[in-house]
Formats: sequence, C-alpha cells, structure tokens
Amino acid sequence: MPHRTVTPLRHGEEPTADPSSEPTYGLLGKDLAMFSEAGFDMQKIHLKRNAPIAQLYEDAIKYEGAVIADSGALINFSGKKTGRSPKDKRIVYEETSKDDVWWGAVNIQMDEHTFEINRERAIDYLNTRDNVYVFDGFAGWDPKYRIKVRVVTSRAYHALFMHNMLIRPTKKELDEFGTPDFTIYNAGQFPANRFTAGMTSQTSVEVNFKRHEMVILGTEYAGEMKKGIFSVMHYLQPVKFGNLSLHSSANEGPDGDVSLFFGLSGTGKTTLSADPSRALIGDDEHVWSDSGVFNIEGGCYAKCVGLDAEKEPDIYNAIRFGSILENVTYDYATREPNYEDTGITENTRCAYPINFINNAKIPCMTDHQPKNVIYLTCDAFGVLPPVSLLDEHQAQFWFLSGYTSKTPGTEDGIAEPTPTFSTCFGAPFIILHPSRYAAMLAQRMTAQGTKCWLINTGWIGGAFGKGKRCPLKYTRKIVDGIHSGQLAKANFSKSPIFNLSIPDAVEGVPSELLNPEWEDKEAFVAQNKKLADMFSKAFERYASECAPEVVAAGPKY
Ligand SMILES: Nc1ncnc2c1ncn2[C@@H]1O[C@H](COP(=O)(O)OP(=O)(O)O)[C@@H](O)[C@H]1O
Ligand SMILES: C=C(OP(=O)(O)O)C(=O)O
Ligand SMILES: [Ca+2]
Ligand SMILES: [Mn+2]
Repeated sequence: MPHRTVTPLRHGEEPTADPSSEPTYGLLGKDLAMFSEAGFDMQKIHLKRNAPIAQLYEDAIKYEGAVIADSGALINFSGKKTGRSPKDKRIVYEETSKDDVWWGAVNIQMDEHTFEINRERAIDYLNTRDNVYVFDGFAGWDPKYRIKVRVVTSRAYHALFMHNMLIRPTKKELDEFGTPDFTIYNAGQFPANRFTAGMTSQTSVEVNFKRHEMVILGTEYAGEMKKGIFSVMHYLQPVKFGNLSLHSSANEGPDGDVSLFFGLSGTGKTTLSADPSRALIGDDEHVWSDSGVFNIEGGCYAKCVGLDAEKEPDIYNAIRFGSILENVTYDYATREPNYEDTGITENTRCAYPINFINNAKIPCMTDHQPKNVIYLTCDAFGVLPPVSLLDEHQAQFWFLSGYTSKTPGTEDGIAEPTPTFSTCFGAPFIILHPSRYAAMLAQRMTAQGTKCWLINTGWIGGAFGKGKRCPLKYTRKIVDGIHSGQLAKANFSKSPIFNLSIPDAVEGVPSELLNPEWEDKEAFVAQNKKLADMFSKAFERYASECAPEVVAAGPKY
C-alpha cells in the first residue's frame, strides 16, 4: 500500500472528512461492487475494512465513549443487552436447509420475506452512519474446512471484537479474499420493528443459510456475533464436510494428548483450558474432523467477574493493548478495571486474540485425536460428584441430556444459577437434531478409545444457597489427575441413583470432597431423586433415537 502523507493536525483540529482520503485496504473494484450490490450507498458511507487496531481504538473512543484501561485494553459497553438473547434468535426457513434444521424452540422459524425486511432495515441503518466497519477473516483453522467471514458493523468496538475472535488474515489473504462464505450485517444499535410479522421484541438475530447471511438488530452484545458464526459452523461442518462441531475448549499436553472440555456457558471451558502446563488450542468452539481437532476462532472471550491475577494469570495477563473489555467498570482516577463490580452485568467479558495466551498452540489445531473428553456441568442442586468416569453409554446419555445450570448474565433474564438441560452442552447453538451430533461423538470416541469424565464445577455439599461452589483449585487438581493418567488408575465406587463411577483419591484433593453425599443424608437422597426425575422427563424426547443401553444409562431408583 502506498504511503499516505498526512499533514499534522493542530490541537483540536478535525481531520478532513473526505472519505476518499481514507484507505479502503484493498477494497477496490469488484470488492466495492459487492457492497453496492448488497445495498450500501458507497457515495455516502465511509467504509473501513480491516482497520488497524489503533484506528479502531480512536474511533471507539471518539464516537462510542470507550476508554483505555491502565493495561492498554479498550473498555467498551454494549448498552442495554449485556448477554445473548436466545428467544430472539431465528433461522430462515428455506429449501436448501429446511430438512436438516431441528425446528422448535432452539431454532425458531423465520420466513424469507421477514428476513428481507430486517436485512433491508439493517442496511438502511448502516447507510445512515458516517463510518461502517468491515472485518474480513476466517472461521476454522484447518485450511481444508475454514470459511471466509465478513462482518459489517456500525461500531468500531464490534469490528475490533471480531478482529480478535475470528482468524486474522495475512495481507495476502486479505488481498485475495474475494467473495465471503458468510456475512454478518450487524446493525445492533438499531431496533427491529416489533410490528414486523414474526418479531416478538426489538431484538432479532437471524441466520439465513441460503443467502449465507446473518442480520443483527436491537442488541449490541458482541457475543451474538461469535456464537452466530458458531451456529453457522454447527450446520456447515456436519452437513457439508461430515465433521463434528463441538461446544468445547481444547488443549494439548506436552506428549500430544488432547483434551476436550464440553460445557454450557459458565461451566469452566475457558478457565480450565487455560493451563500453564498445556498448549491452548481454543477456549470455546472446535471441530473434530477426520484429521484431528481444530479451533473455529482466533481469539478467546473470557468472563471477567472476580478475575484474579493469581488464580487466573493467563487470562489476566491477556488483558492488554488490543483486548476488549466489555461492560467492565473502572476506577475513573486510575483507569483500573474493577472486576468485582457487577453493577452493569455479571457477564463482564474480555475478548483477546488467542496469541495473547503464552502457551497457545498456533496454528490452533492438532492432528492428534482426543484422549480425554471432559463434560463440565455446573450442578446447582449440589448432588453430582466433583469428578466421575462415564462408560460409553453414560457418555451418550449425558451428552444428549446436557444437564447443567445457566449462570447469571450470559443469557438475558437469568438472575441465579438455574438448572437446565442444554442438549449437546450447547442447545442454543445447535442446528441439526441433537442425535446427529451425539452419534458422531459416540462413533469418534469409540474409535479412538477416548475416556469420558464428568466434572461438576458447580455446587457441592448442598444446593445453591446452602453448599458452595467446588473450589477452582480442586477442580484444577482433578483435571491434572486426568491428564497425568492417575485418575484412570484409581479405585472407583458407584454413586447411588446416578450410578456414576467416583474415584477414591485424587492427588491434592481432600478425599471427603470427592464423595458428594451431604451431612443430611435423607435430604441428599431426596435431592438425587428430584434431579433423577428431571433427567427422565428431559430425556423422553431423545429416547426413541437411542439404543436401549443409552436410555438405561440414566439415573434410576
Ligand atoms: N470449580 C470451578 N471450575 C471452573 N470455574 C469455576 C469454578 N469455580 C468458580 N468458577 C468460575 O466460573 C466461571 C467459569 O466461566 P468460564 O470459564 O468463562 O466458562 P465457559 O467458558 O464454559 O463459559 C469463571 O468465572 C470461574 O472463575
Ligand atoms: C459467549 C458465550 O459463551 P461462553 O459463556 O460459553 O464463553 C455465550 O454463551 O454468550
Ligand atoms: Ca473467575
Ligand atoms: Mn468461555
């Protein structure tokens, strides 16, 4: 790119507002025509494609009220919505995907016409803005299976977020980018029209597989974009490539042993995968292909509530220039983030490129097959053991059940840990029938002899309100025991009702902690029965799709 000579501005002077003087980063001819075709008024808007981080900082500060934290991270705010809005997520009903989509409460239908209305509304809104940001990048580290993603947004903060969360293209890849495989139009600052047919609120997040597009209206929570692309991969990877998409983190030990950590939001994927003795492959979204495991993303999105430099040093140290702190408050005088403050939301976050984690494995993929699969559950009932080993049928049963608790903040309207059955440990993001993912997982685990562990990162010694959350330091020891091979060699005893195999000892963990039984034994049994009944009810809808052994692997009394 030729050097631009810039006349230094005097204090308080504005740069010239001539759009043609701004770099369009190689967006020429055919690329620009794509935007005109999509409905953008190229005479009017000021397109900034893959703008440098510094420029996104400047714009976010100037136009969006962002500030720079003492560490150099950018602090920004998402406005009214500070978590995902699963009830406002829609999938367009159209002929190319309709027979594959699992329609229902997770994948709510939207007709093609309504999509067009919302799409136009989003683009019309973007056309009213002086600045429109474009980020072109990739989803999926394996070049064989990656897709090209374009994000078009009115906020510099959203562009920087996706710069961190997608895989950043090289200059050459950007020059040769061509037509994206998927485009997000994020007009989250502007509401959906509640009177548009099929809209139930001012928020709408919609995916159209035929048009390869996603439209966002009425929410500025940045997580919608990354989880939106995840949904797209939950469709494309199995349907187009026969690959299994996973709501899991992944890391690899020095000897090449790979672990997957499945879990719904707040169960510990990000926290537990950041392990100084193992290389981080990714913290949230992966694909298990024929040749190994690859990360979908180029960054991590960590929760900041209670973040502590000592307990979570990798994450703490990743918060620096280029990272985005979302909805974190700060000390006005020192610009120090206040991770204890949940005044805006419990769901405070930081998004950083994965290379900000010291021992990240880059490229974020491995040709080793997973040796251990760990299901993370945050049990608010306080009955599940901190760790247990699942057999093959239990592994399928627990995956389809997806029992855990929703933690406050990540989804709109959750105020305290709320038990839920989130199939595949990620119901909000799956597109196909859960049995399709479950079958692929079972087939892969059996073929590889992968061990399956259930870890309760939630309450022990009593339910939420009475017991306590299993201390993180012990969960880390349990994970260490799995990785060292020590746990697989332990003696196991069976838990009542749930029939889980509990190891008798884990190095560094008090043995009494491993047994979930409460002091009040009667109350413990009653609570087990209550949860077992919930399991039976939740599993009814999958029973006809599974082998009888899988159904029988559930709790009984
Ligand atoms: N025993 C535990 N294991 C894992 N996380 C725990 C534990 N106890 C408390 N936590 C906290 O719970 C949260 C887990 O969130 P996170 O790792 O972001 O989950 P996910 O990535 O699955 O959404 C973190 O704030 C972490 O500090
Ligand atoms: C960003 C999210 O994922 P997680 O909480 O699993 O990190 C989310 O669910 O909105
Ligand atoms: Ca924490
Ligand atoms: Mn996470």
